[in-house]
Order: sequence, then C-alpha cells, then structure tokens
Amino acid sequence: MLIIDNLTKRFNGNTAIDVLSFQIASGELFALLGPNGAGKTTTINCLLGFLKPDSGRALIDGLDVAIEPLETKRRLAYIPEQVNLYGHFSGVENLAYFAELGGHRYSDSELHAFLDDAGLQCEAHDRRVSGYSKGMRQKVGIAIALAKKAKALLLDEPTSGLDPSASHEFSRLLGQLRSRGVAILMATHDLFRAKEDATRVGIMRRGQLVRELTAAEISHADLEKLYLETMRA
Ligand SMILES: Nc1ncnc2c1ncn2[C@@H]1O[C@H](COP(=O)(O)OP(=O)(O)OP(=O)(O)O)[C@@H](O)[C@H]1O
Repeated sequence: MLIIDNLTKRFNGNTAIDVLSFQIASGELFALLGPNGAGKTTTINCLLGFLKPDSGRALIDGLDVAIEPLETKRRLAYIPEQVNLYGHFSGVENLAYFAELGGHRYSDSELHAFLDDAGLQCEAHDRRVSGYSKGMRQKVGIAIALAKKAKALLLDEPTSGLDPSASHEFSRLLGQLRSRGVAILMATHDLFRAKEDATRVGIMRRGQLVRELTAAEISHADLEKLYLETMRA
C-alpha cells in the first residue's frame, strides 16, 4: 500500500505539489498523467525521501517516509527513465549489490532466476551493463524489485524511448509484479500504456489531482479527449 496524504511541496515559494492525496492498494497500478511541470516527479521524489514535503505525509506499507527513511527505501523499488546501474559490473553483479542494500543476500542461481523472471536473456546476465539497451536495464530494475521483495514500485516515464515490443514486454512484467501484490505508481506521458496497464488513472495539473478514473471504464480515445479537455480548462 502506498499513500500520499495531503502532501504539499514548494520550491522558493512556488507550489509544486498542492495538498495532494491518493492511495494505491497492493496489486494496483496507478498511472499519473499530467503536463511537464505538473508535479509527478516531485511526488515520486517525496515517496523516495529525496525531497522533504512542506506538509502532509508519504507512506509506504504503513510507514512514513520522513520518519523511517531507511526502512521505507528497503520496501520500495524505483525505475526512473534511465535506470542507474554500475556500468562496469554485470547484470547479476548489479542485482546482487542492490538486493543486498535492500537486506537480501542470494545465491548465484537465485540471482540468475530473478533475471530470468524479469525476462533478461541468459547471455546478458554476466555481461557488463554498459553495453545494455534501455529495455535491458529496465529488466534489471524489475529483477531488483523482485529480489528486494518490494511492496511498492515507482516508475518515472518508464516507456519513453522503448520500441513497441520492449514497451509491451515491460507492461507484461508490470502485470507480473501486480499479481505478486506490488503497489505500482507510474508517472507517464504515454496515454496508451496508462490505459492498457493501469487499474486507475489520475490526471495532475499544477500540483493537484484534477481527475481520477478507472482505466477499464474509459476508451483510449476518451482518455485522450478527457486529458486534452483537462489541459484546456
Ligand atoms: N529541485 C527543484 N528546484 C526548484 N523547482 C523544482 C525542483 N524540482 C521541481 N521543481 C519545479 O516543480 C514543478 C513540478 O516539477 P516536476 O518535475 O515534479 O514535474 P513533472 O510533472 O514531473 O514534469 P515532467 O513531465 O516534465 O517530468 C515544476 O514547476 C518544476 O520546475
């Protein structure tokens, strides 16, 4: 479970997040849409504990990020637009390192099994990550989420720059994480993936959640129309 509770964040007097509240249950994927500067990344940074909110709370698995920063980080996995891995280490070495930071130590065969589950081709497991594509790096990110047994996953524009098959494969992996009970927050500009992958879709504007809908109840065309109308309002 992931909770944003009346969160407000200002930068030099400018309000980036304005009394924002929403909840994401275990096994749910909430897609957060909104124009550049709407406050999506700032929301994620508050959940990660990278930014301290001016008021309100961010909770992960019932724990307040501001009060228990280390424990909440252990329960979280984060996949930004470019997954940061150590380029001179292999996929399996990166996974071992990040899993251990999350308090989990695995055997070599267990680590390879996580990479297999995340769809990374066998021949790449022991290769240096510096030669990986964006999609391959994301698979290591998914493997880290699996190995950490993360309760919540934060994604910031994960499908930008992925080709259609990599994007489709990525959404299949998100489905797997959902079925394991992970609560997923995905900030995105990709209306198609939001409609396809999310249980709920939120539209943010000027730091506020101005629309919230159930993905299954809206068509692709209507979501786009609603988004554009919300931007014009
Ligand atoms: N570190 C910072 N210092 C000052 N202002 C910031 C900082 N981070 C974000 N902002 C401001 O907060 C507002 C929200 O930015 P944010 O990056 O959260 O938007 P976003 O919805 O993620 O946008 P995008 O779709 O472009 O990624 C913007 O006005 C931005 O300029």
